[in-house]
Parts: sequence; C-alpha cells; structure tokens
Amino acid sequence: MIRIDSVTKRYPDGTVAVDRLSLEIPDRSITVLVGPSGCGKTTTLRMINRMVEPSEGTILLDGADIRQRPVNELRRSMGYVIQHAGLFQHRTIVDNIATVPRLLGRRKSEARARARELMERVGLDASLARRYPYQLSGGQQQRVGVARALAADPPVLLMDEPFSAVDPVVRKGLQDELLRLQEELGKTIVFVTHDIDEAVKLGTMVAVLRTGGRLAQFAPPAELLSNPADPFVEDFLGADRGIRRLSFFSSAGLELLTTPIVAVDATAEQIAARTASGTPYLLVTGVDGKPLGWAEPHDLTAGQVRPERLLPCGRPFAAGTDSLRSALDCAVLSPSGWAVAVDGEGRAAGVVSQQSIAEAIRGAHANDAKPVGAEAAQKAAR
Ligand SMILES: Nc1ncnc2c1ncn2[C@@H]1O[C@H](COP(=O)(O)OP(=O)(O)OP(=O)(O)O)[C@@H](O)[C@H]1O
Repeated sequence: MIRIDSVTKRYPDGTVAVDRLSLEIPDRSITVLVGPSGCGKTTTLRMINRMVEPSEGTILLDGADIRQRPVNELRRSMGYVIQHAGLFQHRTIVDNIATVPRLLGRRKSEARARARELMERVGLDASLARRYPYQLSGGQQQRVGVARALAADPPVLLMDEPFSAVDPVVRKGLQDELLRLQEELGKTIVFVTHDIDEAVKLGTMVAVLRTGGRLAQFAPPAELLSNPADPFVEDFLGADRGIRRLSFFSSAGLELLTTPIVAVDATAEQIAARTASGTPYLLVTGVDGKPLGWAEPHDLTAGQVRPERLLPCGRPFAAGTDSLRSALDCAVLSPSGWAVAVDGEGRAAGVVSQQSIAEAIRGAHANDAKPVGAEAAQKAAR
C-alpha cells in the first residue's frame, strides 16, 4: 500500500501545490486523483516516484519511507505513463517497449520477446513492432506508453492524464482496455485526470482535490455521486450526478415483460393473445428471437409483418448485467418508450416501461440499496 501522510509541497517560488495531503492508496486497485487544473495532481503523482520531493510529510510504500529506497530502484518498481506517451522518436515500437528490460540487463532478443508479448496484451497488432512512433496514431502511441510502463512488471503504475490527448472514441477504447488489463494484472494504479467521468469510470477510489492541493473528498465513485462532501465536490461532479449515479445500480431487479413480444412469423392467434396484454406496442423479433422493432398491435397482420416497416427498437440493454442507467437510457431513446432487454446471445429477454424503471429507481433509493460492487459498477459505467 502507498500511504501519503500529511504531505505538503511548496515550490521555491512559494507556490503551495499540495497542502497537508493524506491518502491511503489501496493495493491492486485504481485510485484516481481528480480536480481542476493546477490543484496539485501531477505534483502529488511525481512525489510518489520522487521526481518531486515533498517539503513536509512522508510517503510510505508497504510501510517504508520511500526516501529510504534508492531512487532508481524505487522508479523501477513504478511504471510511469504520461500524456502523449513520451516515446523515444528514434526507436522502433518494439525497442521503445524493450527499453527498461534492456536497462535491467536483459538480452536484446529476450527484451524484444517480452515487448512483443506486451504489445499483444495492450491490443497492438504485431505488425506495428518495427514502426516508429510518428507512424502510429495517438491512441496507438498511448498503448505503447502503457506497454513500456509495464515492461519491467512493476507492482505500481503511475498514470498522468494518459488518455487526455486523444479523441473521445479512442479514449473510451483505451479506458476499457485499461480496465480489462487491470483485471488481468491487478496493479496498484494511481491515475491523474481532470475529467470526472473518467475518474468515476476507472476509479475504485477517487480523490477529489481542490485548488491549493487540499483534499476535498476521498471515496469510491458511487459514494462520491450519492454523498458529495461539500458544494465544491457537488459542483465538480456536475449537474447530472443523479443520472450518473444510476450506473452503480444493477438492472437485475427490473421486472421484464415477455407478453408484448411477438415473433415475425407469429400466427393470428398469437398476435391476438399478445395484443390482449394491453400494451401500446409489441416488440417484433426475428425467428432467432433477436429484436427487430416495435409495432402498434393494429398494424400487425399474421404472415404480413414487414421488418422494414417497424419502428426501430433502439439500443437494447443486457438483462441483469447492465445498470439501471443503461436501462433508462434505452427506454428514453426507444420510440415506444419501452426498453428492450436482451440475453447473452442478443435474444429479446423482455421489455420494460419507463414507468417500471422509474419505480425501480425509487425502490433503489428507498431501500437504500447498496450500489453494486466496484467491479460490476465499473462495467456498468462503461
Ligand atoms: N516547478 C514548479 N514551480 C513552481 N510552481 C509549480 C511548479 N510545478 C507546478 N507548480 C504549480 O503548482 C500548482 C500545482 O501544479 P500541478 O501541475 O501539480 O497541478 P495539476 O493539478 O496537475 O494541474 P493540470 O491539471 O493543469 O495538469 C500549480 O499552481 C502550478 O503552477
């Protein structure tokens, strides 16, 4: 565990970048430092690997003061990833990643083999190995940065705004990849961002810092969203905090109706029976059970159902696995106002109305339902 104990950093010009900060960073999880520009996130991160020395206070790694450890040895135990990746422009991708193993005395062939293995791990095609950084996209370069930081297999990974220079789609991919990688590798990750959505998505614990390097709140994301410590944190979390909090409640409790579902080859009797359910729309599925679209019951005639004439069914949610936020989003976007739940094979598992989802939300709050576990929550928030 990394323990930051009442640490202050005062730069020579008198700027107090970090002010009596105390944090316990748990092992094998992602701790995010988030806050407005200039609030001391980078300074804090750099004090952990001693690129910046604290003015006061101590930082302990597994109970020992980091100042007691030779700085090179300390840094080898901490991978470091920065914005724009900071790759060596004159080295190929494989040699960028192999840098640290080579410094540690590994043979070239061995270090390159390790680099190729890491390229696969972070989702980089082997064909990129001999390219130079300028021949890669921004997102690919960031992956190389992550692979390079992992090359010496350090227990700790320090990441300073690693995904902020790429576009939102690439960024989401990199975030998902990091969560997947973390499930496999179980590193102790300290991740700096100024983006609260990124913090909520990635963090097991989130430290919100305010200007002047003071800690405003340190909590798991669900708690942050439900219980911001003060108006600063509330403001920083943004106006749609309530909606985002729904990411942490499972859709498993939703009552799914199957009666308003009818197959494209249904008989007149089957359509009549479904119509009797009284719902304003029926969901039409293919013979494989996968949703095709919505129709008003009086528009359906046995043997003449035309899939292209149906109202689009919208994006479905995964029954039980996705969050209440996903289910609500599906219902809001659905032309029928109903959300479609699908099973693991993409077959319609049931439909649920906005009203039922609203009741489930009220129930979740009223019962003070415990947010789903951090792991499920991270998945749900994606
Ligand atoms: N070498 C330095 N000398 C003097 N002041 C510094 C130095 N480095 C950083 N600062 C100041 O310390 C404060 C915290 O900076 P830091 O880079 O840690 O913030 P940050 O939260 O990471 O900001 P950003 O999100 O903009 O990267 C800022 O006011 C910054 O100007």
